[in-house]
Formats: sequence, structure tokens, C-alpha cells
Amino acid sequence: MSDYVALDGLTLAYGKTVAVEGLDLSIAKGELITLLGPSGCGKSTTMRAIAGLMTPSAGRIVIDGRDVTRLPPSKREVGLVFQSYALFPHLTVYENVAFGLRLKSAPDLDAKVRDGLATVGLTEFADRAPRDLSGGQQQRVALARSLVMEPKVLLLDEPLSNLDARLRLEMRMELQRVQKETGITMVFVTHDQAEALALADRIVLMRDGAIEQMGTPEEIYSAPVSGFAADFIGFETILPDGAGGGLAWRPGAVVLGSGPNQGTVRGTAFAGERREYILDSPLGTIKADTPAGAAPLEIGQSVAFDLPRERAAHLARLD
Ligand SMILES: Nc1ncnc2c1ncn2[C@@H]1O[C@H](COP(=O)(O)OP(=O)(O)OP(=O)(O)O)[C@@H](O)[C@H]1O
Repeated sequence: MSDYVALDGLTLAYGKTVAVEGLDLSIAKGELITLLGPSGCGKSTTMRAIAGLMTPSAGRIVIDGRDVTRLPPSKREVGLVFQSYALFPHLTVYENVAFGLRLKSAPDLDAKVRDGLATVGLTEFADRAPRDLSGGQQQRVALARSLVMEPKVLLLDEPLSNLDARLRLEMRMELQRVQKETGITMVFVTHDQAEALALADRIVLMRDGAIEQMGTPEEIYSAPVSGFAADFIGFETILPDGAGGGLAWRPGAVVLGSGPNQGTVRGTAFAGERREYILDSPLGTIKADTPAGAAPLEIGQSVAFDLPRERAAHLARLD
């Protein structure tokens, strides 16, 4: 893989707090990478460093063959879109999108702005004020404003998290379309695994300021390397394999009602198409579900279950 963007041994600290340590990551041109992980794992800090808002205490950042580690944000050709759109309220949509281009005295300004508005489907809204737009439309303006600057890398830090569920899904698809259409290299931060799986060419799963696992959505979804990765991606029953590693099952992979093990129902919840159960068993806590049509189990009821090995993910590490 070519290194269009390379982070080499990047260490990032706030005073004495080391937020990211020795991070190595290389990103290909046109790739959409998601940084995924729980709150505090260092996703935003990594973004700030790529954008130039933070100076690394060690390591370097290369973008398109140029070492940008010591360059100010304005010289990096990096765009940034946050969850808050930060549009100028007194400027029209058109002027918001034109703003950065005017500062640069860019040629062909009008064509670029019109192009940007068309890309995000807002041609008709050019003369509106931001307050007369929905949240999703405002986020599109923020996206267009970054796109027209033709950044080498576009960084998106939880850009959809202020939107309601339906709009979020719509914008997710929109973003994917724009990315494929423009071919812009994107780094997208989220703590939402479904969002990461749906969007990414490659997922970087972070933990405590380091990379836990990197892979395609399919790899991350089906072959987590550790208990942490498995847990984060929806494997809810995780048990030691007796050889230092672990075995992990998604709730749907656990067989309820038959099998060599016995458990007691501790909790149950209706979840639409499925009914979810938590069982106490000599093996540990088991999370299972059944189709909603199956006869419900009562709390306190004893039930047989099976953990089929062929349906387990094999974890190299249990932690
Ligand atoms: N300005 C700051 N000063 C001191 N420590 C900070 C600062 N910003 C972040 N940190 C610490 O750095 C670590 C990484 O934070 P970061 O914001 O990068 O995490 P994150 O993965 O983006 O989390 P979230 O999903 O909550 O935004 C955390 O331990 C956090 O407490």
C-alpha cells in the first residue's frame, strides 16, 4: 500500500498526559479510514495532530511525500469538519462555502462554489442563511466548505453525531457517495461501530492511545484479535480458551434450549425482531438471543445452551 498519509511513531501529549504513544499508520490515496474506539482512546488527539493543531512530542507526519510535522495548519492542505458546523450565521450558504477560497484569492471562485454546492445537493439553497437550514443541510454546507478547498486529506471528527438517527444514516450514505465521487482521502472519527463498519474502507480500532487492530470492516467484524476488540464490535460472550487466548460469540451464535451447558436466566429484554437474554452459568455470563416468535423464557428459569466452537471468533488475547 502506498503511503499517501503516514504517521510514524507519533507520540502526542497534553503536558504530562500521554494521549497517544508510538502510533504508526499509513493511509492510501483515496482511502476512507475510520478511527474507532471508546471515549478517551486518542481519536480526536490524532486528528488534531494531522490537522496541525498540536505538535507531536515524537514522530512525524507525512502527507503526499512532504513532511508536515512542523508546518502550521494553513500550510498542510488538510480540511477539518467537526460535529458542530461552525458556519458564519450572517453569511449566506454561498458565502460560507466561498469564504476560504476568498481568503486564498482562488481563481474560478464562482465555479468552485457552485460545484461544491452541487456535490452536496444544495444548489437551490445558495442564498439562504444557515439558520434557515436543517441540521443535515448545515452539515452539508460545512462539508462543501471543506471540499472546495481541495484538501489532500479531509478529517471528519464525529461529523454526524448531532444529527438524529434517520438523518445520520442519510448523511452517512451521502458522505460515502461524495468520497467516491471526489476521490478525497478521508479520516473519519467515530465511537459508533455501526457507522465505522458502514463507511470505512479500513477501520483503525484504538485503545488507550494505541492501535488495537486494523483491518477491513469484514475483518474487524468477524475476526477480532482480542477480548477488547471483540467486546467493542458486539461479541458479548467472551470466555478463555484454556491456551491464553479466548473464544467469543455474538448473541445470535449461542444456541438456547439445547446443548451440554446449563444456565439460569438473569435478565431478558424485548428487542423487536429478537428477544435478548442474560444467563448466569458455571462458565460465566452468557448473552444470547432468540427470534421474537420463540416461546419466551422466564427470569430464574433454568435453560440448556450450547456454545458452538465453529461459530466462535478465536481471540489471540483475552484482555
Ligand atoms: N486538552 C486536554 N488536556 C489534557 N488532556 C487531554 C486534553 N484533551 C484530551 N486529553 C486526554 O487525552 C486522551 C485522549 O483524548 P481524545 O480526546 O483524543 O480521545 P477521543 O478518543 O477522541 O475521545 P472522545 O470520543 O471522547 O472524543 C484522554 O485521556 C483525554 O483525557
